[in-house]
Amino acid sequence: MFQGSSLHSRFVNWVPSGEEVANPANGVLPNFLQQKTLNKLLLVGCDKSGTSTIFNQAKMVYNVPFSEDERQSIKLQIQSSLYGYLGILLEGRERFEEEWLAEMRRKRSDELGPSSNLDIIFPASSREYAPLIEDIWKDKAFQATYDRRNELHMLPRIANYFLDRAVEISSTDYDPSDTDILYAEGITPSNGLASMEFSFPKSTQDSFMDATRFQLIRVHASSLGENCKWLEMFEDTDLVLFCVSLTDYDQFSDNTNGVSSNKMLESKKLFESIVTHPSFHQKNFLLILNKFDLLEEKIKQIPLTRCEWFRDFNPVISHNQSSTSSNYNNPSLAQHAFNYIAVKFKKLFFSLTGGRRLYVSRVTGLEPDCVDEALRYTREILKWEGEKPQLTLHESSSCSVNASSSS
Ligand SMILES: Nc1nc2c(ncn2[C@@H]2O[C@H](COP(=O)(O)OP(=O)(O)OP(=O)(O)O)[C@@H](O)[C@H]2O)c(=O)[nH]1
Ligand SMILES: [Mg+2]
Repeated sequence: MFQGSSLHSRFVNWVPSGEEVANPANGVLPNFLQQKTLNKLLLVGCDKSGTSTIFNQAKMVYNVPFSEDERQSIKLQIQSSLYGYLGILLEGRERFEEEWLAEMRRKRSDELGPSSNLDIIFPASSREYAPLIEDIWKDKAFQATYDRRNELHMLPRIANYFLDRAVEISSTDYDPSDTDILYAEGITPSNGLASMEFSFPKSTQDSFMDATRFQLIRVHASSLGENCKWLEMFEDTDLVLFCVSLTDYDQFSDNTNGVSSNKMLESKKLFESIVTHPSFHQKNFLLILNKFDLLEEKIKQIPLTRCEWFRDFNPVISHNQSSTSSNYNNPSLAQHAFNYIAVKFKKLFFSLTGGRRLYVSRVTGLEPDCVDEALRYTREILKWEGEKPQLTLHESSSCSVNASSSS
């Protein structure tokens, strides 16, 4: 497709040759600026990999405002997640203290209905639930459950952040802050597709490429259909940003057949489907290994070898190293794990594509600088790929991991 021909031609005229030298005096743009249209970045990953967080973070970093509709749907999503967390707590309380619920049912039979089923408690997120939630919240037994919430494994980690402000968030006047938006789970319009345009703010080192517009399209893996057949709609993508949550190695999800499978292996499978998809043949990929902050915590508790793909992870860690500090010469366990996972994907990509290079970026989606760096890296990649013949001159980046550096 565009590879080799059209993509190349987009960047090949960086240094104008004689016939295309512009004359700024008569208002004609140099060819290499005129030619440059929109760089299309496709952001995709398995559920909960963080695509939504990265997408929204990018909006904030590049000052792309949220529309009123977006804000409204984010608000409703946050509220319905909150009710979900409360439902888990109510069920937990039921487990912890059977009688409490019976009493609560008697007292509030009209609101609570016959079970703690959420849809019955909170039939629509548009109603004013703050008073009810305040009541639930004040209850001693509920508070006792809340104190034991770490025992409720269904409750996602992020729930605390929202539950602490349950009454405020359930109010109709609630207006989500930027942090709320980043922390929220599952802010996805029903079709799973979101798109934004941005350009990088000018900085002194930046070249002409700054004039370039980028389009970031986030698509949900689930909306790509069986065998990712709808990927062909994104056939004009310039670079695929494939997002993986680094904490998925010990997570399991039930697929459509009710079979439980490791989420890292699910990500690997999706990656393979996209890389080998006929419309994506020859596309460039940037692997975003997200949630590095959480990996740093998790890997101290749960070995990476929990995932069968990572069975041979066996890093040499120096003994006199504190678990928190690390530097370039003395990488932490999490950094070892990141490198190892990056190389696993690089080798996979290499073998699937007949020897092509996978770019990799280490990201914590909650940190604006991280997302900015990853997206600036996409600009570099497009430039290198466009200038392919001279590639080796430019090829260096703190983000990149060499496939030969470890195994
Ligand atoms: N600590 C931490 N949490 C993250 C990071 N990235 C995402 N999250 C959280 O992980 C959860 C899932 O992220 P989402 O962005 O919703 O992931 P997604 O499922 O790919 O996106 P949607 O399905 O569109 O919502 C949210 O609660 C985020 O706040 C990260 O780098 N660090
Ligand atoms: Mg989500």
